[in-house]
Amino acid sequence: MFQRKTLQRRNLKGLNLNLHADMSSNGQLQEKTEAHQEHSRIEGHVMSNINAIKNSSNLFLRRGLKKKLTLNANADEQAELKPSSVVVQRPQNESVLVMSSLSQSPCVSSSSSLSTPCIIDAYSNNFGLSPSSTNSTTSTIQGSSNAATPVENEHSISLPPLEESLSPTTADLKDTLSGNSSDNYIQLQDLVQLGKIGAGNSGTVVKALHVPDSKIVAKKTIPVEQNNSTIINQLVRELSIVKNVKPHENIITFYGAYYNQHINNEIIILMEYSDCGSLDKILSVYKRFVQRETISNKKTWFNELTISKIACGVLNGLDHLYRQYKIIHRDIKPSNVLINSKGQIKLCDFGVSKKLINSIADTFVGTSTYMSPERIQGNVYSIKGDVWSLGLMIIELVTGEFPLGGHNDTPDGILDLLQRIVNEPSPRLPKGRVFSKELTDFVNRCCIKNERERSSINELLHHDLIMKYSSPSKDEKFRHWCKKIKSKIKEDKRIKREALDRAKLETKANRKSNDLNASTKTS
Ligand SMILES: Nc1ncnc2c1ncn2[C@@H]1O[C@H](COP(=O)(O)OP(=O)(O)OP(=O)(O)O)[C@@H](O)[C@H]1O
Repeated sequence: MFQRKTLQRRNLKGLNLNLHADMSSNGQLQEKTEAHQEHSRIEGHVMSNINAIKNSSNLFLRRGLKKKLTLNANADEQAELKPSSVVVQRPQNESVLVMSSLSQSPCVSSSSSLSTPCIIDAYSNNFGLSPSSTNSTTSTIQGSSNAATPVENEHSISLPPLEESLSPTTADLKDTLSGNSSDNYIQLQDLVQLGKIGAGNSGTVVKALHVPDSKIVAKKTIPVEQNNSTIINQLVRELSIVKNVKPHENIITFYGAYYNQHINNEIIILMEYSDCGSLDKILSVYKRFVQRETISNKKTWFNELTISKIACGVLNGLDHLYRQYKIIHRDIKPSNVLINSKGQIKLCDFGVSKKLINSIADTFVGTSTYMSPERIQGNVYSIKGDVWSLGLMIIELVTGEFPLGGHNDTPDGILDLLQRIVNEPSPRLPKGRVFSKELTDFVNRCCIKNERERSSINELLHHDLIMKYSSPSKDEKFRHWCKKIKSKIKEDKRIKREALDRAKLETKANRKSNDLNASTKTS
């Protein structure tokens, strides 16, 4: 029996959401949304079910937010959700082909030609997702346990024609998803895992050595539900687009994707390794140094030159993806921007639907909140949504706090957060600290709520903030910064390891003295 509690949130202009919280007998809080969106542009469009809000909201693990929110997406509820429970409108983007996540979706791509420009629709709705797939996975993350052992007997997945459905039994046919050229082709059995890099909502990333050419690669493992051919099929389709993205200075190079249902039931994606890691990682290392009081919190690592270079790299990467492949990233955030010690900024995690990943990872706490107001409202979204996210990311880097939830002002759940993005004034750099007029103006132009007034990628690439630091000597300075960051990351690792060793020794010593006391007492 469920005990139902209806939470009326603030009446959200443009969102108008009612939250129902179901309290199961075992105490687990499940929140079910019935959302009604009234917006002039989407009026009359009945597009989605409960998963749409889940996916459109891009709900991710965000460590700071404590409340575990599990949207209830079981079969009964799916049946119960009527078209009037509309949340998000699929954008009608006439000039681009939308690569839908599901074959039943209204926006299925009609062509399998990989040269056809297509948008990988990271937020397509969830029509057709079977209840089992939406409920899939209690996301046990696998992949890093076999450190230092080569992975054996895994096969690449075959890429089916788009019209054809890929059943898991045919999924382990030999390969076409293997990178851009034959030199990129990496056999999994030639990899030796070196250690875990990080874990996200969808899976785990480890560092691995490709023995034949001594190359370090990043290996991402995404567990998938057994026999879920829909999900696997879709991932294959999306990865087939990603694999065609040619190497670019600001894009992480894709080396291949693999799947073997008989062994681990996981999809493995191999990509270029970035030795300074992602911006969120660098920010956490910085915060740890501040905590240890070895550096002052008044002196951010992300100075104006660094921000200019990061912004320039992100904008160039976005521009390339869109111009060449009509891919909109849709998930610009610190963990998807990587840096290497050569001073290169690289975008990762584009092209595979977050919707799909969320359906795999099913539970989430907190939110990814870099989503633009027009996306939340279900309006037509464009590449300018990524510009908004870039603005938020810059504020977070220079202040160390997420702009819509830091400073002890954590949103009261996802809906509160969404309404803040839609209804509250645009995020700004905080007053009371001195930021240059170029940086301030750049952020302000990214964070304009009306998408039409927001600056375009091209305008921002010519902004004073970018031009100010575009000389070769500034590039050199940035390379120097990256090298310094790399050494700081190493130092942080060493400090953490030493602290761990000390703690282990202390525990051992305590145990010994306890044993000694016990034996003295008994004797
Ligand atoms: N190619 C790479 N080189 C170096 N580090 C990487 C690479 N790819 C990912 N990482 C690191 O691994 C971490 C986990 O990445 P992953 O893509 O699984 O999740 P995420 O981006 O943090 O979160 P989410 O799954 O919610 O998008 C990242 O935060 C990043 O620090």
